[in-house]
Amino acid sequence: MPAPLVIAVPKGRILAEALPLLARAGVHPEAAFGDPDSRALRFATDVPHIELIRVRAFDVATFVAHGAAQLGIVGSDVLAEFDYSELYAPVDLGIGHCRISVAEPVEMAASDDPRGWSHVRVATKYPHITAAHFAARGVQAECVKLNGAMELAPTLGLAPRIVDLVSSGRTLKENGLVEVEVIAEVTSRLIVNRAAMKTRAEVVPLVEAFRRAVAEAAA
Ligand SMILES: Nc1ncnc2c1ncn2[C@@H]1O[C@H](COP(=O)(O)OP(=O)(O)OP(=O)(O)O)[C@@H](O)[C@H]1O
Ligand SMILES: O=P(O)(O)OC[C@H]1O[C@H](OP(=O)(O)OP(=O)(O)O)[C@H](O)[C@@H]1O
Repeated sequence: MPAPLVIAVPKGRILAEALPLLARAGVHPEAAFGDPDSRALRFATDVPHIELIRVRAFDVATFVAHGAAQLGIVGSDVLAEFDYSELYAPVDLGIGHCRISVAEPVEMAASDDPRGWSHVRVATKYPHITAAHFAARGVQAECVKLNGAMELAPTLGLAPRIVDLVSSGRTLKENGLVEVEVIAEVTSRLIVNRAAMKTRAEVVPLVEAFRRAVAEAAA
């Protein structure tokens, strides 16, 4: 019996949008997958050789890059932050739309000119994206790494600016912040372990099934 093909899916907000795409691609997880009381992390599907694992968004890339899972669904923000060479991202799934941006307090923005920055101190979950963005503009960035609630940093004096994901802009607004620069647009991608793509014959048909599912969803 060959080892199952493992697809890593994030347990956060992308999951709700990813499930219909998985279904269109012909993969339906067992009932426990949708049960909030279940503590299981690994789930069978109605396709005999395909299993799903439910992990944190940032860990999807790690599982797939190391070949512990062969495929995964992850935001392009996470891909850009890690830049794993072992990952191939063949399909833009068209879900999880947001952007990664620089934000600062409204009062600060009123008299601030981003073109004049030479050094910035930034609270973020994305230190590599932040450093690369500012380095490309010749600005030195000092990052304070947080795992969430970046919006608290400016008012509490941790860092005057943040780099975080923005969608509706509601989180920034409710915390007295305003977006001053967009670094990149973000969507979720299907990712594949490069070695698995070559050695597991089931991978390419599954990638094609996802490609069709995205086209159908967009039609
Ligand atoms: N407001 C948003 N709108 C749309 N997509 C988002 C938004 N926030 C995050 N995302 C996308 O969803 C992914 C997972 O974000 P989510 O907030 O579910 O994870 P998290 O709670 O930060 O992660 P963790 O599981 O580590 O706590 C992000 O990497 C991004 O691609
Ligand atoms: O512009 P908005 O529509 O308000 O969305 C932006 C918020 O969404 C994400 O957080 P999430 O809700 O996933 O919480 P977390 O980062 O604390 O997990 C992101 O980190 C922002 O805080």
